[in-house]
Amino acid sequence: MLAGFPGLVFIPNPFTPAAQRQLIKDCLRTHAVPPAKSNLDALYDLPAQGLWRLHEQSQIPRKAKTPTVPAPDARYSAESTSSTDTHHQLGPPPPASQLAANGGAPVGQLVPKLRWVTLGYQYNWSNKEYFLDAPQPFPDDIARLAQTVVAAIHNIVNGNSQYTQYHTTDSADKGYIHQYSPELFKPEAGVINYYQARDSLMAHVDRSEINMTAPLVSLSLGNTAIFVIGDESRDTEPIALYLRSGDIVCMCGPRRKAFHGIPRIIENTLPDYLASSETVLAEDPDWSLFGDYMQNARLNVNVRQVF
Ligand SMILES: O=C(O)CCC(=O)C(=O)O
Ligand SMILES: [Fe+2]
Repeated sequence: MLAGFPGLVFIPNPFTPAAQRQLIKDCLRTHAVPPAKSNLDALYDLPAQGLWRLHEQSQIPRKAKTPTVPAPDARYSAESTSSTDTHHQLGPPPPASQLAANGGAPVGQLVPKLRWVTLGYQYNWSNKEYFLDAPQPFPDDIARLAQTVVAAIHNIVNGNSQYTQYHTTDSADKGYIHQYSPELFKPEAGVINYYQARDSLMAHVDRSEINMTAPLVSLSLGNTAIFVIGDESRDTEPIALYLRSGDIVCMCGPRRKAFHGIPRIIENTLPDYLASSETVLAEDPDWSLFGDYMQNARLNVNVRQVF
């Protein structure tokens, strides 16, 4: 737990490179699939198999060293240009109008536009409420991971030293012991955030969950992010942390209601073991397209209990 920030637990990357690659594959190929909602739903009619599988299929000619010809079904017409999500700040503006004028978007151009996918209880970004009636199943792998993390941090203590400068307005939080019983933790809603280098996420508090005492577990993959987190008040000066690939942050107790955000994803910070290099491909022949995508990307898996 970070001294002076009761409830902020930082776990430096505990994963092997192969485990990180598997998580990234799952986030792109398995979890970003309807009926899970994504930011692209407002603009495009996405295929049942998900964008990534279509991207893989549309790349087969390229691998055979013939000119790139997008598969006939690899094009999408823009349905609407409206989006209610003001939370995420995309680097370049969405090119929906150009793509529509072209008669559709080649799938390879859409993949970097994927910004979020929701898991379990689906989230309505316009009114910041969950759709409580029709949850999707929560993926087992991510659920198990979050549960393991919550079990591992049970009883963790915030050191109460006279030298620590506390970022809390409540003296009761000093020496905070995190005690959310792991058996009570239920991963019910998740967001996978897909960032491109230089993207940001505005400062916010995740307060849509009915249960605000369960810890929130957040996993970083790919390029490094700058993460800032303060207190319940916007006036408290935040601290900034680098979140590198594999790092886990838990926001527990008083920190669950803290303002936090991502001012920047730092370009060219992808670890070598996630690049599309000969060394990695020798170990993981399936990695080529994932490595190309990750060159400029960061994924964040954000797991919450709703009730
Ligand atoms: O990308 C991150 O590390 C944070 C994401 C986040 O705060 C959120 O999805 O609510
Ligand atoms: Fe958040």
